[in-house]
Amino acid sequence: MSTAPDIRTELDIRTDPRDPRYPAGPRLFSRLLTRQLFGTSRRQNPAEFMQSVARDFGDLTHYNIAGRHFYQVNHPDLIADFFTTDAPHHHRNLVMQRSRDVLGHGLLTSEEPLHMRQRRLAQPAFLRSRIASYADVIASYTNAQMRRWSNGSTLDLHREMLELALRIVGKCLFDLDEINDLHAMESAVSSFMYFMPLSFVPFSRLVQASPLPAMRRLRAGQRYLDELIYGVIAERRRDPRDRGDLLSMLLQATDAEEGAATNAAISMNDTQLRDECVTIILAGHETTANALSFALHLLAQHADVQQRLRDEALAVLGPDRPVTADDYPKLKYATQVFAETMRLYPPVWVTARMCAEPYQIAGFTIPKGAALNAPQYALHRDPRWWTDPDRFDPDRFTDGAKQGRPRYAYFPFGGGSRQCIAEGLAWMEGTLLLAMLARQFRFTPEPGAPENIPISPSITLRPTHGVRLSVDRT
Ligand code: HEM
Repeated sequence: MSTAPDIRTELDIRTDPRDPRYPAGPRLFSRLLTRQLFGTSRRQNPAEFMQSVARDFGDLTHYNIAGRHFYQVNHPDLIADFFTTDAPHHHRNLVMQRSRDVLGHGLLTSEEPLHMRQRRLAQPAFLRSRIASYADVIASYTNAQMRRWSNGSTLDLHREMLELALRIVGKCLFDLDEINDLHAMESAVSSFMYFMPLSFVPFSRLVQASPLPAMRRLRAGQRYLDELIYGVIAERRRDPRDRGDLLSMLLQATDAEEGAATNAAISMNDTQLRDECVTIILAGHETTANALSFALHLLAQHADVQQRLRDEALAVLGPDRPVTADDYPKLKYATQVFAETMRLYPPVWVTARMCAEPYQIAGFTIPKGAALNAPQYALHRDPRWWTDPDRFDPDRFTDGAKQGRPRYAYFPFGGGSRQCIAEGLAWMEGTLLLAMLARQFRFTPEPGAPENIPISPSITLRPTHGVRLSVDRT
C-alpha cells in the first residue's frame, strides 16, 4: 500500500490545571467514583477509554494509574515522533518485557542492539519476491477451509479464521503440510496470549509457577512448541535444503555487518531461531485472523460493499480459478475493504512503550519508567482525519482519498524501526483471502445480531463473542 504524504497540522496541547508539570488528563479516581455513584455512562473498554481521553483532553494527555504515570499521544505528528526521533528513549513496555519468559528474545520483545541485528537477519524472509510464493499456500488452505463449510450453515467465523491463519502460518513458517495436532498448537498459542496481559500484574512470576490450570496449560504449551520447533530446526540442520519457507530463510541468514568484524559469517543459534519462530507464530496468527473476522462481520452488515467486493473478485479471478500473487495488485477494492476494517478494528489497537530515560514531548518532561501509549484505535476514529468516523466506507482508501491525510492518522502496522516486519505478507493474505471468500460465499448476520460488535481489547483487539454468520454458496 502506498502511504499518505506527510501533512502536519497544529497541535492541541493543554496543561493540567492542577499541576503544570503535566499535560491535561482525567482524574481516574474521581471519574470512577462519579460513575459508581451516578451511573453516568456504561463501562468503557480500554480502547474506548483512550479514545475518550484523546477527545476530551487534547493531543498529549496524562493520567495516573496505581501511582504510575501514563502518557498518551493523540496526534499524527506526535505519533511520527514517537516512532522516529523519540524511539531511542523507549524500552519495550512492561507486558513485552515480562513476556520474555515465554517468547524469549525474539523481534517483539528484544531491545537494541539485539533487535536491529535480528531484524537484519530476518528481513530477507519477508521480501516481496519471497512472500509471493506464499500466495499458493493462502489459496490452497483457504479453499480447503471453505470446503468444510456446508451451505446455509451458521458458523463462528472468528474460530474459522483463527484456524485458517494458524494453518497458513504453520505452512509458511515451517512447511508443515498439516499441523499434526492443531488443537495442541492452538491451545499453546492461546495460553500464551492469555498469559501476556497477566504479566502486567504484580507477582506474575509466582502466578506463572503456580499449579493454577491456566498456568499448567501455559507450561504445557511452552513444552509442546519448544519440542515442535527445536525438532524442526534439528531436522533442517541435518538437511539444509531451501524448502521455500520462512525457517529456511532464517537458517540461511547471516549478518554481513557483524561478520565483517570477525571475518566469519554470523547466523542465528537454535535458541534465537526458536524465539523468532514462536514470535512469528504469535504475531502472525491472531492479528490476521482478527482483522479477517471483523472484515466478515462488516461485510455481513453491509451487503452493498460485499456485492462490490464479489463483483471485483469475479472480474479479476473468474468463478473458480486459484488465486496467485499476480492477482493481489489487481484486487484494489478488496485491499480497501481490508484497510477500512483495520481502521475501525485495528488488530494492534495501541502501541505501548516504556520511557527509558527522561525526554521532552511538547515541552513536558516524560519521567523514566512512565508508560507511553500511541493508540491506533483513537487515531483511526479521530473526526479531524476521518469524516463520520464510525461509518464503514472502504472508499476512504482510494489513492486519491489517502492523499488528504497525515501519514500517522492510520498506522495498523506501527512505524519506524519496529514496524511490522510482515506487513507486505499481511496485506497480501488479507486481500487474497477476502476476495476468495466473497467470490464463493455470501455472509449474512444472524437475525437480531447487533450492528456494533462487542470488542475485547487485550494484547490484540478481538470480537468478544466471536463472529457468528450464516454462509451461503453464491
Ligand atoms: C493484519 C495483520 C497484522 C497486523 C495488524 C500486525 C501489526 C503489527 C504491529 C502494529 C507491529 C508493531 C508492534 C510494536 O510497534 O510494538 C507488528 C510487529 C511485528 N509483526 Fe505484525 N501484524 C500483522 C501480521 C503479522 C504477520 C502475518 C507476521 C508474521 C508472519 C507478523 C510478525 C510481526 C513481527 C515479527 C513483529 C515485530 C517486528 C519488530 O519489532 O521488529 N505480523 N505487527
